[in-house]
Amino acid sequence: MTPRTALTIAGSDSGGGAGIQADLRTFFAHGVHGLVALTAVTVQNSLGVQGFTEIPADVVTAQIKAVASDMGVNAAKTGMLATAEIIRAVAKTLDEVEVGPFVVDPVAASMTGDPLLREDALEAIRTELFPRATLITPNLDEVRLLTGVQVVDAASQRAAAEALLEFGSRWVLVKGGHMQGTAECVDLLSDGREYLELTGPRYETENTHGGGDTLASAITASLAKGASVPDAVAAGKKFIERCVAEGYPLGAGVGPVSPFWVLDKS
Ligand SMILES: Nc1ncnc2c1ncn2[C@@H]1O[C@H](COP(=O)(O)OP(=O)(O)OP(=O)(O)O)[C@@H](O)[C@H]1O
Ligand SMILES: Cc1ncc(CO)c(N)n1
Repeated sequence: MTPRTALTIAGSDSGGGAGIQADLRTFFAHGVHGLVALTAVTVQNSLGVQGFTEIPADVVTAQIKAVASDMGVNAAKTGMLATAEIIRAVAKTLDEVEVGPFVVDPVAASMTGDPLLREDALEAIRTELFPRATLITPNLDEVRLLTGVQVVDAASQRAAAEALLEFGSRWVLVKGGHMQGTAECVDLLSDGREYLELTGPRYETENTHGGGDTLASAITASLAKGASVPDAVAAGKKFIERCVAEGYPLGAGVGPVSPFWVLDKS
């Protein structure tokens, strides 16, 4: 039987743990056929991002149109978008093709702090993509860059969600992975009416490379299969928890989270 499809509009990680590689292995783990519009090629390993080259914006557009017109897209997500020009091209293209629920992970930097977005581009994500998004999934650093809100506790996490919803997405997930000194990892999901706290254990591990991408693509895969946003996010949180717990060392720096545990079932 033909599986559901999910499109990732994102960059390549030569180290294989984040970017489109994380998205494709997560889609596979969910039994969803992954489609790709590549935005950039990064030179990257466990120690950081040494550099990147972006794909011309018209080639990004052409990739989206090629798969959407022929294969159909049941849900889509964005990761690294690299430049304001690519962001504007993606926004325009999404007005012309049908991609189903649309998840925007506003990737600004790698976890090692290396930029993955040219300087003027965050503003374009906020104005061009957030109003078109079903769900946005910023981490706490991205929340600060986007809103100025410094999340340190539950009250400021809620204030950040409210500020982010002003930019026009249907739902926001404020991820709490970077919250300091908490025994649990709490992600807050809201559409402005409901505020749902997703709470799980915080694992002691160095190997969290690709965690944000893996969570956003797990959510996108569930949306592609027809789940509601709260159900897709709850399932995504369970999925990423297990992937963080089973993250493995690879290279001298930060190793990747792992979706390989799904193979234990077979
Ligand atoms: N140590 C941990 N233990 C359990 N869950 C975690 C841990 N770190 C992050 N998570 C979870 O992983 C998901 C990604 O969260 P995080 O806030 O780290 O995103 P991110 O910064 O975008 O990820 P990345 O590490 O790829 O930059 C969230 O659901 C978060 O709660
Ligand atoms: C290509 C790429 N996309 C996203 C991230 C963020 O995890 C990364 N490190 N690399």
